[in-house]
Amino acid sequence: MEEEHIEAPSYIHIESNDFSYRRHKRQKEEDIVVCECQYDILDPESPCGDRCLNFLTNTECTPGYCRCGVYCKNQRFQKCQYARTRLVKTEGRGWGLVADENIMAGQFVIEYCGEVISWKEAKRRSQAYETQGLKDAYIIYLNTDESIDATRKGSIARFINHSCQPNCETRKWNVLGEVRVGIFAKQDIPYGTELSYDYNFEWFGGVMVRCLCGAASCSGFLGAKSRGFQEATYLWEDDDDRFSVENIPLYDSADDEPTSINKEILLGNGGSIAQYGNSDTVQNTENPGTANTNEFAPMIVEQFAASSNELATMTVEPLAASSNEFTPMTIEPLNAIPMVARFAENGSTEHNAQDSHVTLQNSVPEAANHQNQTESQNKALVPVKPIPKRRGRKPKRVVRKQLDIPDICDQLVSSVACEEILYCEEVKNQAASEIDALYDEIRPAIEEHERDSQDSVSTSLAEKWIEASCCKYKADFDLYAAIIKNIASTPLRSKDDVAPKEQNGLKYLENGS
Ligand SMILES: C[S@@+](CC[C@H](N)C(=O)[O-])C[C@H]1O[C@@H](n2cnc3c(N)ncnc32)[C@H](O)[C@@H]1O
Repeated sequence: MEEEHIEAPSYIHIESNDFSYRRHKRQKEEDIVVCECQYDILDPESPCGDRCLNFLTNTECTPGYCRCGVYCKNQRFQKCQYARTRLVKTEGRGWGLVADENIMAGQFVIEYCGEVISWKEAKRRSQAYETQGLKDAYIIYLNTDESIDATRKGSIARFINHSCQPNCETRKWNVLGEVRVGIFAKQDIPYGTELSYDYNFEWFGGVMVRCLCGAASCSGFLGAKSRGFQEATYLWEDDDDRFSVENIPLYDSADDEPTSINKEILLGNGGSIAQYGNSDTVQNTENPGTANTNEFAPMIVEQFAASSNELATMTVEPLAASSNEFTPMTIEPLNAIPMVARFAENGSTEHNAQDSHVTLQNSVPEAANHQNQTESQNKALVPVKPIPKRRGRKPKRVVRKQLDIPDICDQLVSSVACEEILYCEEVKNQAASEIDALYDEIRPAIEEHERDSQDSVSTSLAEKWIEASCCKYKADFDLYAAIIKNIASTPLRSKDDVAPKEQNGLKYLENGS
């Protein structure tokens, strides 16, 4: 980091937020909370230190109401009690702010001031700035509805750079009825150290910037966890290049030209984008030569008696979702009739770990051995775009494979068996829609919670989310259990009854040993 006397960037310096988009709130008298503190000359902690009830709830005391009067220490935003900092030119990351004194852990460093604008306006401005060629982004998140834009007007906090392993953090404080964002030291920061915080969710769909923080845990991009970033980057639709990350302009903050995306960085350490071969067979480049079995292998369900005398009988418990209609049953061994269940490709919304088909696949004995069984089986799969592994984020929406339920039912003789599977599929779809709807409702709260490490997800929402997740897991499980049970325990159509279907000239269903 070099300290140069280069012309400072131009912006309008302000020491408190600018409200042009809406009026500044006026604190009502009934909303003023008065703490219990009383100034005691012998106790330096007495005037509104860390035992002050207002301080403990991230609320500043209101002048004229606090009994400690001028001694009140809980008016740091109002009195601009900042740490000493100075501006420097960094290598590759533009301007940055360094500590111009030793800063203690927990200390208020500076307020992030700018124009208070709506979230929608933030998104609009962010895109406009990109169009204008502004590559440095200064918009940060204030709450679920509003943001602070320090692009044109701001405090010196606008120069604090991002780090994936930062020495500062943002915290929200209630000051005279308004929420304000402060930068606080997470640890002791020695004189001369560059200040940084994690931009976390601060990305509104504008320019993507490669992170140069140098931390071992670097997530590769600025704002990689943001709502805007995830919406813009993680939509994967087959055959639609608009949604391909390759087409998103990417800036290195060191240079001005957008470059094509660096796939290695996108994937983080150890990850790599799978290569498409001529046959569209997906290869796992971490272990060249092996198929990426978790994501692309067919699910193979064998009759239980196919290769083992030990599995002579098996009791399947009734499915709770449909327990009134389907009674428990004992499965008798049948002749071996290997069956490859075909996956159809379908876009679906995915939250957290809902890959129960993968779990199931891994739990089916012999399944792994069959995954590369024949080329024709591999080719029976519709090729899908690989989902790159990226650290520290969960994909919102990905293209994934689904079982082709009507196809499975086609193979079953018993109409009761089909009904059970179709019923379970319907329950599963309902559970999926419910969790999708709920996710949109809960997402702002989750983001606020994750961003500020504050407890802003309401208990009732969290409970609803947990309940919906459990329903979804259960519905997934019930569907797969119903498929296994019915394939294993009810007769399948004979080879002669089923005209072999072909796809790409290849059979995907083979009956008979
Ligand atoms: C809030 S500004 C920080 C001050 C900025 N460096 C400047 O010169 O005005 C955020 C911008 O700084 C750059 N930046 C901040 N942290 C960075 C990092 N870790 N790696 C690369 N660029 C960074 C990016 O261009 C980002 O959009």
